[in-house]
Amino acid sequence: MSAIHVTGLTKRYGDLVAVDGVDLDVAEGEFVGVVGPNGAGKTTLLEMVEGLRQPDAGVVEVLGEPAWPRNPRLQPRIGVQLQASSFFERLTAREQIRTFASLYGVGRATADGWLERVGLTDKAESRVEDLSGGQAQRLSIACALVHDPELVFLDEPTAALDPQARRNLWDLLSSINDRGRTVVLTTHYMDEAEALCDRVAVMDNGRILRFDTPAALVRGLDAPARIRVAPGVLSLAQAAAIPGVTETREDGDGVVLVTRDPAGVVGALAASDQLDGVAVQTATLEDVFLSLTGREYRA
Ligand SMILES: Nc1ncnc2c1ncn2[C@@H]1O[C@H](COP(=O)(O)OP(=O)(O)OP(=O)(O)O)[C@@H](O)[C@H]1O
Repeated sequence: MSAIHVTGLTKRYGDLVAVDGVDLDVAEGEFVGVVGPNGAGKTTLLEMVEGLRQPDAGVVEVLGEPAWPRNPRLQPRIGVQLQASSFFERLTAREQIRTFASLYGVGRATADGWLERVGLTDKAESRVEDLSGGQAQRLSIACALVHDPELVFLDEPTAALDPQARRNLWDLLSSINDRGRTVVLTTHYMDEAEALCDRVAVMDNGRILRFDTPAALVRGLDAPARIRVAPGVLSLAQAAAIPGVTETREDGDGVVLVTRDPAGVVGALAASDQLDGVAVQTATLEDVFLSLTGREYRA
């Protein structure tokens, strides 16, 4: 069974087609990322899949059930990260998560355990409105996960987190996924999508342009590798003479050799004892994003 099965999903706001005939299948246990520039339609797509927004056309099935009209059988089986503004007001962090837990018949000890897992035990007595942006975000993620849902939706879960908290959340999400839970997230960080996701959907103008593994997306780009050699090791003329090198340039950090045969070029450098400070850079998901959408990622 698919965790998510979407066909022809469409949402219009007046003349604007925010989601434009999207088909999407996510298998149970997959970790899927949705990336795309601001306004691409990611949130609108996710909200329809979550059963929070009515589609204008198309079908959404989640865990084998129709998602719209809002389906109460699905509520306990999915977890949705709410915006921090949707917290119950004036509760402490501990009261907040215990309240969420009780809605699903989950006990206090489990709720408190989730505060610990997102590193908020020392903020348990703080009111939610007194939490920092990153702390509130971690609390909202804990609230989405407290009932151990089969399928979790997270909308830019690491946007306000410092690097350490971001890594911790990556570990947490990976561990949930390792236990068979399906995870779907939107992100503006290509390194995050590359590190976490089995498959990544690149979205723009309401459409999914590509949906594949990060490695396949990068392969599909067919971009040459860039090999950087430390300053003073190699002249531009020597670099250009190496078989397989199609382009050369020099800057303060050395000489860059562009090639579609990185193994051959590195071999040639090794043979002439010029491997000093060599770094091979292949294309990344960032390059895929740029090539597909024509835009650099700006969070
Ligand atoms: N309630 C609404 N009414 C009118 N237009 C809307 C509404 N919600 C979203 N839109 C428009 O639909 C388009 C898609 O918005 P959406 O929030 O889904 O994009 P997104 O990919 O999540 O963007 P971001 O990366 O900025 O979060 C945008 O052009 C947005 O302005």
